[in-house]
Amino acid sequence: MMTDVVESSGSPARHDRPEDTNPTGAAAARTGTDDSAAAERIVAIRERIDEIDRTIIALWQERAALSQEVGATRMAAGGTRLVLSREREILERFRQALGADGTQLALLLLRAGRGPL
Ligand SMILES: O=C(O)C(=O)C[C@]1(C(=O)O)C=C[C@@H](O)C=C1
Repeated sequence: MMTDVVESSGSPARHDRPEDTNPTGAAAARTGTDDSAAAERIVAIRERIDEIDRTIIALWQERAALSQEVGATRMAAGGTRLVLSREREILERFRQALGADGTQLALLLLRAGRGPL
């Protein structure tokens, strides 16, 4: 029988799983499965994911600080707050590498450095 489950994204998804085989143990609470081999692998992968997330956060903060320094340096020298040609170059780099999500990511990166438009 089909059962509704709410996945971690918060969106409901449907799975062909009888209610009495839903994972319910302690491992399942942490990893989403009662299968110990799968749970062990998931925990190991999550360690690397957490490491990557910490690196992304540190790089995000470093980039924002550098971007603010560029803006302050330019404005102190009588220049403009923004350089739109440079922003277009960055948006294109991210779009080429990551597609539409890359464009969104680049917009957030640029906003973090120079503030909202
Ligand atoms: O490269 C610059 O000139 C910057 O000011 C940095 C930066 C960026 O965050 O990459 C920020 C604002 C500019 O409009 C363009 C790029």
